[in-house]
Amino acid sequence: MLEFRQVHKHYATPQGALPVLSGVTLRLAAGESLALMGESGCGKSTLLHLAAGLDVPDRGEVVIGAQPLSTLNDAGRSRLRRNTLGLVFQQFHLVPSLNVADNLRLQARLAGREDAAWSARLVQRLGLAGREYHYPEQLSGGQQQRLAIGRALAVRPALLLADEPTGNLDEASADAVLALLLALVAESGSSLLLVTHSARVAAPLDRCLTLHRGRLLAGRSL
Ligand SMILES: Nc1ncnc2c1ncn2[C@@H]1O[C@H](COP(=O)(O)OP(=O)(O)OP(=O)(O)O)[C@@H](O)[C@H]1O
Repeated sequence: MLEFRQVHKHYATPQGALPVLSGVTLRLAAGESLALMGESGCGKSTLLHLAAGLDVPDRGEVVIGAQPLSTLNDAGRSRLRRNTLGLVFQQFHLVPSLNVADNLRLQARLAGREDAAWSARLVQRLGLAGREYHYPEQLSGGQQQRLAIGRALAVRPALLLADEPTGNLDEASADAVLALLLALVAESGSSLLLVTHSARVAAPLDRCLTLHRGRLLAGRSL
């Protein structure tokens, strides 16, 4: 579902080139879940942005499904993101002027892929039934993140990319939100790439890799 082939990425800084990814190779199968760990600043978000086609590698190839991203222009990458990917971040990125129901529909509408039955099921599963006409500011942090997860899964994306999705929540809310995320990912048949600092968050996923000095190592520890 997702493949990185010898991906290299650096940033230009006033102090010179900062290498971040130095030949990253990765395969994520359909329906598989993978945790990506590593110390702060090692390049986890950079890798996730490349997977989402929000940035492009210096060298190497990122492939989603059977589509090498280098063959797409900006518009093509946006289309692929809308139709194939769900994105969840630590900041919920909900639209404050839209109510729960409209936030939930947003991505599916943009993709032209609304599924009323799945949306209704999502509202129930997210524990937001009866809250459809509330606005994000009227929800707790955990409820807002559940809504952000629901919005990302409304199109049943082939691949969900999550960057510290429980990083802003207390431990009890984080556990509940993670359990819900994993259950919904399984229900929608999506693959999952999840960035986390927390071994506790990584534990229930199928596999874990650690990014260290620009390369991926198997397992949770260095
Ligand atoms: N646009 C940029 N320009 C220059 N340097 C950048 C840029 N974006 C990120 N970096 C640097 O690249 C390195 C990797 O950043 P990245 O955000 O991918 O790390 P991370 O592992 O996600 O960190 P954290 O766990 O703290 O969120 C860091 O040293 C960061 O300072």
